[in-house]
Amino acid sequence: MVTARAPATSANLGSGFDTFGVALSHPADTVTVERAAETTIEVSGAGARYIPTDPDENVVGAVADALDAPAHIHIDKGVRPSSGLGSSAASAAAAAVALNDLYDRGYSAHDLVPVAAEGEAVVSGEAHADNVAPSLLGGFTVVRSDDGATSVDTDLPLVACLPEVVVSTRDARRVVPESLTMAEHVETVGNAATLAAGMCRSDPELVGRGMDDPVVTPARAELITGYAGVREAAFEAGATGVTVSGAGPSVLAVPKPGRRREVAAAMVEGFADAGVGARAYQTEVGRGASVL
Ligand SMILES: Nc1ncnc2c1ncn2[C@@H]1O[C@H](COP(=O)(O)OP(=O)(O)OP(=O)(O)O)[C@@H](O)[C@H]1O
Ligand SMILES: N[C@@H](CCO)C(=O)O
Repeated sequence: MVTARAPATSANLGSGFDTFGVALSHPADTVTVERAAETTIEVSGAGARYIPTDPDENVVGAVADALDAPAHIHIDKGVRPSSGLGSSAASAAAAAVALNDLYDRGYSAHDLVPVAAEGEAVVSGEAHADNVAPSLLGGFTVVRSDDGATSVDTDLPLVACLPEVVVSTRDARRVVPESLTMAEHVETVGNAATLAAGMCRSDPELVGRGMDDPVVTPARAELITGYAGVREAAFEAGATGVTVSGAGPSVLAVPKPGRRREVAAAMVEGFADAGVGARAYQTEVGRGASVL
C-alpha cells in the first residue's frame, strides 16, 4: 500500500492563460493505492458525493490505465471539486505518484506530467497540464504544448478565496473570447513576462502587477457573483494582484508582506457583501506531490 499527497494549484495567474500555474502549500488531496486485478475507486472528503467512482469517469482511472497499474484507489479530497483550485489535477497527480511507486515504474515527476494530464482529459476533454504540472513539480510552472513543463521555486504568500458557488471548467471555457487585438496581445505579453520575472525574484509587487489580463479574466469574472467587490476589497487590504484562480470560482490574491491575514478577511467579507459564503486559504507557493 502506498499513500501520496498532491497539492491544490492555481492555473493561469491572469496573464498566463493555459500556461502558468502555482502549487499551493495547502489544501491537498491524499491518495492511497493497493495492487488489484482491476481498478476500483473510493472517495471521501470535500465534495466526495459529487465525484464519480467509475474509473472511466474519475481522473485517477485514466492515470491507472496510462501507467498500466490497476489498483484499489482511495481518494481523500482536501480540494473541493469545481473550485478553480485544481481539484481533479490534485487527485491525478497524487495517483500518478502513488502508482509509480507501487509498481516501481521509475518515472520522474516531469515524466508523470503527461500521464496525469491524461486524467484531466477525462474531465475537460483536453489533456491540459497547467494544473497537473505545478501539482507534480511544485513552485511556479510554465507549460507549453510542445515541450513539457518548466518549474521555478519561489517564495510567495498567497490567498485563495473559495466561494460557495460552483463554476465548471467546461462552462468557463465557453466564455473565453476567440480572438484578441494586437494592443491586448502586447499588454498580455508584457504582464506575463513581468509576472515570470517576479516569480524568479520572489517579488510580490512584480507578480501582482503582472497578473492583469485584459482578455480572459474579465469574461470569466462575470460568472462569479461578487467578483468586482472582492477584488477591490483585496486591493484595499494590501494585495498587489488579484485574479480568477483557474477557471473559477476561487479568487487568487498576492498579499504584500505581512498583509495575508487582512487580505483573506477582506475577500471573505467581499463575498459576504454579495450574499455569498466563502472561505479563504492563507497559503503560499508550495512543493509538489510526494509519497508519504
Ligand atoms: N478525482 C477527482 N477529483 C475531483 N473531481 C473529479 C475527479 N474525477 C472526476 N472529477 C470531476 O471533475 C470535475 C471537476 O473538475 P474541474 O476541472 O471542473 O474543477 P477543478 O479541478 O477544481 O478546477 P480547475 O481546473 O479550474 O482548477 C467534476 O465534475 C468532478 O466530478
Ligand atoms: N487553464 C485552464 C485551467 C482550468 O482547468 C482554464 O482556465 O480553463
